[in-house]
Amino acid sequence: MKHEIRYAIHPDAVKTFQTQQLREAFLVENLFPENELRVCYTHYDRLIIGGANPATAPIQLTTFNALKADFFLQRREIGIINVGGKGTVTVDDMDYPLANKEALYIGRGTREVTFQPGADKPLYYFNSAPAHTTYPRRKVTLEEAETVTIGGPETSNHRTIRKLLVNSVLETCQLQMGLTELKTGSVWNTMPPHVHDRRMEAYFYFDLPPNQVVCHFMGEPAETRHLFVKNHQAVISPPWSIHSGAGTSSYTFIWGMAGENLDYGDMDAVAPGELR
Ligand SMILES: O=C(O)C(=O)C[C@H](O)C(=O)CO
Ligand SMILES: [Zn+2]
Repeated sequence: MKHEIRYAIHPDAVKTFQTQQLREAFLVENLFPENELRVCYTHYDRLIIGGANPATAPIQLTTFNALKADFFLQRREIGIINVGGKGTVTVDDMDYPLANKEALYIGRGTREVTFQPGADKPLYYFNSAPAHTTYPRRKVTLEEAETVTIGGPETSNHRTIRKLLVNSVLETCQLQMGLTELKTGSVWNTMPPHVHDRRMEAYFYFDLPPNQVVCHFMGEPAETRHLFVKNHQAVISPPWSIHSGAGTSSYTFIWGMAGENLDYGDMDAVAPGELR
């Protein structure tokens, strides 16, 4: 397994960043090398962003030195979403089949988690956050998600938000995860944008055709920056930052949050005219 650490950065420092510094601080690449666990440990609410691509052999969710834990989930919860073909995650000898875009929540204290390979080439994306207690493990399908469709074709932001691991669906300590699908012809996610100083967020872009990109906007609303993001890359969004994107095609992305509360709707909206 390979892990990297990303430290939290003050918004004033980000104002001085050049492109490469911005990418090194906030863009997460190479989440799916074959047969290897990849983990990015952020100091924003200590959210972990990770990926597993068990192309030919199972991959175990192993602990790493920075956690100083006997096993990965000793003090953590995790949400896993399959962004590839049909797969299976084995948890303490129980198999959980996961189809594309299905999610699995696993609570604190679970010792063994294994990402299984499959003929349909599953790809497992995950977020993990520190947890104060153990909530029951649960698989969540797209039908079980809380689903809303917002925006419209006239503003190029018509999209369906599927809230998979949120507290209207199941109990979690601080993790919230879901995915948002852009309707054909719409390119803007999270526009109008928002901030939520109580929680950080991570966006993971997928179903983006080869050679297409999403321009992800970040920064304080009056001091924005952008990152060009490819398929299967993630962006760390600090609590003070907007997180919004416009694609050169339609795409899907997973959002995951951790922080002060579990109130998905308490974001502070920013009108497009306030952005700079
Ligand atoms: O398209 C959107 O709007 C989103 O998906 C918003 C995210 O869910 C989010 O930022 C939640 O805070
Ligand atoms: Zn948000």
